[in-house]
Amino acid sequence: MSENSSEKSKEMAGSNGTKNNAPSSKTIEDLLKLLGVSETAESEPQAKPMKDYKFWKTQPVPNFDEEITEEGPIDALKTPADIPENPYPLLKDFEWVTMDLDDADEIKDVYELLHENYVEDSSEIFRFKYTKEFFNWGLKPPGWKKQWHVGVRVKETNRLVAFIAGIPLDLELRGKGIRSVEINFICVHKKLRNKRLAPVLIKEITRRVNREDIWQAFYTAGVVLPSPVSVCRYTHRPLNWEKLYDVGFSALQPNETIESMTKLYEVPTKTQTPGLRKAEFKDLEQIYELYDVFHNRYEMVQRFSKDEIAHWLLGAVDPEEAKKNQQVIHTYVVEDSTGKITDFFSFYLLPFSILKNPKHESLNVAYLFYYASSVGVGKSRKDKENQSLLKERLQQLVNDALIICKGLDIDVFNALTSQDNTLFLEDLKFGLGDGYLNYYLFNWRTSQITGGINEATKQLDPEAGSGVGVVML
Ligand SMILES: CCCCCCCCCCCCCC(=O)SCCNC(=O)CCNC(=O)[C@H](O)C(C)(C)COP(=O)(O)OP(=O)(O)OC[C@H]1O[C@@H](n2cnc3c(N)ncnc32)[C@H](O)[C@@H]1OP(=O)(O)O
Repeated sequence: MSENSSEKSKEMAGSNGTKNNAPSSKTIEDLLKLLGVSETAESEPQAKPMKDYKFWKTQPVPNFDEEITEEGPIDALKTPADIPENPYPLLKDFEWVTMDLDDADEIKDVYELLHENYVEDSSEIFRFKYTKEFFNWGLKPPGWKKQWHVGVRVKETNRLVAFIAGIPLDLELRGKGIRSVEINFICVHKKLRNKRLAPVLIKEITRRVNREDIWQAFYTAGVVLPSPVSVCRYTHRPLNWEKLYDVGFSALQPNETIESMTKLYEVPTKTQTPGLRKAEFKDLEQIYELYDVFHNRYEMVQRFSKDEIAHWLLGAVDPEEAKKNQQVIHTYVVEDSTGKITDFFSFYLLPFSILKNPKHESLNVAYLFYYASSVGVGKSRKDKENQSLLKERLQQLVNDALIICKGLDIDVFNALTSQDNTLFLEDLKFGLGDGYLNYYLFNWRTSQITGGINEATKQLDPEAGSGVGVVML
């Protein structure tokens, strides 16, 4: 992976920042750190002065140094009638299109654009390997709107050269519900970069969302924009260390061998939590309730309807369709002897294509998604006694997730420092990656939310934990 994946907008699988051939500057930095002589914290993408954000300084987002005295919208109140009916003008060779993700050819166009042009490491070796099922799941949740899947095509050739997507989101911020959209997958073809097309895409999707009487949005990015409401860090748990080494994702330190590293990351073959099994539709009601009460512990959460829980955790509202999407989203529940669901966890799979490697064509990657445990219900993150019980429980559950993933031939399991993840990351041998994820709100002012890392050192901060309960793809 790249030496410094913080240059990318969103980290793919992240990396420990080192290659497996000659020692890179990062390896040397790691060594210095091991020797305790490095004075620098991990590099984090830096902000520009506000005046240099030519586009963002015109948008309803807070300044970096703004003192937040009152939470709420930034823009003056408007109604859909105030918003233009027609799309923003584009250069004459291009046209706006609404992508029809029910149409296999259109999904293929989005797939190809993102595969060739979405987040990529600087060595151009890894690419996200999207599938029809991934888009079905990630871009068509209940209430999805076709007009929020926005494309730009070249008029003459019909080639898709840019894309941005919005999906509905009921955000809750410190107990206050905010009807929003989640914006993701902005992508401009490599040949059209730095031509200010991204701001036009953002303005067009804003227009389309505003026409539906929605005025707030939630989004994440690796780049620093005005102004993050929280910052989390990526972490990685190798499951197939040798393969990660072969493809240049992990490096071998001088005192290690392939055997010692493989052994270090070994996991048991059988899950260890009694009553653990794959989630089924009959569990829907209980998962829905458990999710809802557990998530009261975070400052920023996504509130789900029952259909949304079915979609996001079981794969789809319709059980037949869900079966197909269950290649992507995997959810497990713990059922006690009385039939009560006491816990659940989920992860989704998004593999990479590996280019230019004689041994491997793809890397199988899992991402931790939502979880909940009755251990943390009705308790605050400040309750130390309960946190230590939750720590024990989550360690066991996520360890089982690792075991299941190993059985699914997953090579690396990724998690952010959001949710209560700082309670188990270190003990379960997740390594800190070199990528950060910034969380943003559009047209909403609010004070900062902890992201599970110490602001100065960027190391895990289990004491403060994270108030971010939302997980984005
Ligand atoms: C109420 C409803 C509201 C809905 C909208 C809510 C807001 C949603 C916001 C979108 C959330 C998306 C969440 C995700 O999907 S994050 C994933 C981002 N995608 C990728 O990394 C894919 C690979 N990269 C690309 O395709 C391009 O580099 C992109 C498209 C990212 C920029 O294209 P390009 O490189 O050709 O640049 P430009 O000349 O056109 O434009 C330059 C301007 O764009 C600002 N920029 C750069 N990167 C991002 C970024 N990731 N979010 C927001 N703004 C970004 C940049 O600061 C500059 O503005 P300013 O510095 O002058 O001010």
